[in-house]
Amino acid sequence: MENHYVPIMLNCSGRRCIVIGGGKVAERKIEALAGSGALLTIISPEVTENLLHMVHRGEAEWRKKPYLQGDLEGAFLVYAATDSPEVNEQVIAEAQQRNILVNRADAPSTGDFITPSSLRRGKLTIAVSASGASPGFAKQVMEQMRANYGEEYEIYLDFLQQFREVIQLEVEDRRDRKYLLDRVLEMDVLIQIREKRFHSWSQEEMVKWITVNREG
Ligand SMILES: C[C@@]1(CC(=O)O)C2=NC(=C\c3[nH]c(c(CCC(=O)O)c3CC(=O)O)Cc3[nH]c(c(CC(=O)O)c3CCC(=O)O)/C=C3\N/C(=C\2)[C@@H](CCC(=O)O)[C@]3(C)CC(=O)O)/[C@H]1CCC(=O)O
Ligand SMILES: NC(=O)c1ccc[n+]([C@@H]2O[C@H](COP(=O)([O-])OP(=O)(O)OC[C@H]3O[C@@H](n4cnc5c(N)ncnc54)[C@H](O)[C@@H]3O)[C@@H](O)[C@H]2O)c1
Repeated sequence: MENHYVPIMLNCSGRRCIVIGGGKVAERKIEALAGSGALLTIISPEVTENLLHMVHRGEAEWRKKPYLQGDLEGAFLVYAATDSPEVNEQVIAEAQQRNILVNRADAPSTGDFITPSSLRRGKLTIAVSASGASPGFAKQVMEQMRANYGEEYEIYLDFLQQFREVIQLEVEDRRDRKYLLDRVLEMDVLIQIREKRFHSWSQEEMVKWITVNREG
């Protein structure tokens, strides 16, 4: 059987992520990192207009120069996204020598990871990968996700998180906890949010709900 890629969710907060290249592909990689708390560096003689806006807003640092060996020092994650296979090859070699995880845009299987299509709704992240077989198809699947998972999920996930925290605080027994958490997922909160009749719950309301549903 062919080896498969392993999905993980990376904590990039406070970690240096470097993108080599400043074209359309580099822009997609940077956009996926934006908002993660990563310290972003772009190394490229030129960047797209959107990347330039991000640099002006202070969201990324731009080193206006071609890649040179040594540029990856201190990086947590690296993307080789230039239009030069030779340069991308050098980036891969330095990253591997330094044990830094690296993505290669033009010859993906020689890198350590590939980038899935992704969608965020607050704390909900949906990522779709076709293992490089067809990036266009991954994007197509994501369009279906986009249509099915609207903005309401941001509020919903916040509600679920708050409720779960209260249950963890109030309920000792693991089986009781699991029972209550399953009941929370059966509530019609999503519908209420969609119909704009959802009101956020206070801790007292949640504790009261726990008491009632525990007995039932
Ligand atoms: C998901 C997405 C995220 C992102 O880019 O960050 C992404 N590609 C997207 C779009 C897209 N890319 C390409 C087309 C044109 C149609 C086509 O060629 O199919 C379209 C469609 C379009 O633009 O509409 C061309 C292309 N892509 C790769 C190669 C090189 C090769 O295959 O060897 C070539 C040929 C270059 C050439 O012609 O030389 C390689 C990769 N592209 C990946 C990711 C990784 C695997 C994803 C997975 O399956 O998990 C992987 C393996 C490596 C990586 O980049 O990490 C993003 C959608 C974002 C969204 O959802 O909107
Ligand atoms: N992974 C994907 O989704 C995907 C999609 C399309 C293309 N590709 C591949 O990715 C490559 C890049 O695509 P693109 O559309 O962003 O190209 P592009 O031409 O828009 O951008 C290339 C960028 O690389 C920079 N660059 C060139 N030499 C450099 C150097 N020595 N050091 C640092 N930066 C340098 C350029 O300034 C430019 O910003 C393509 O050649 C193609 O092989 C990958």
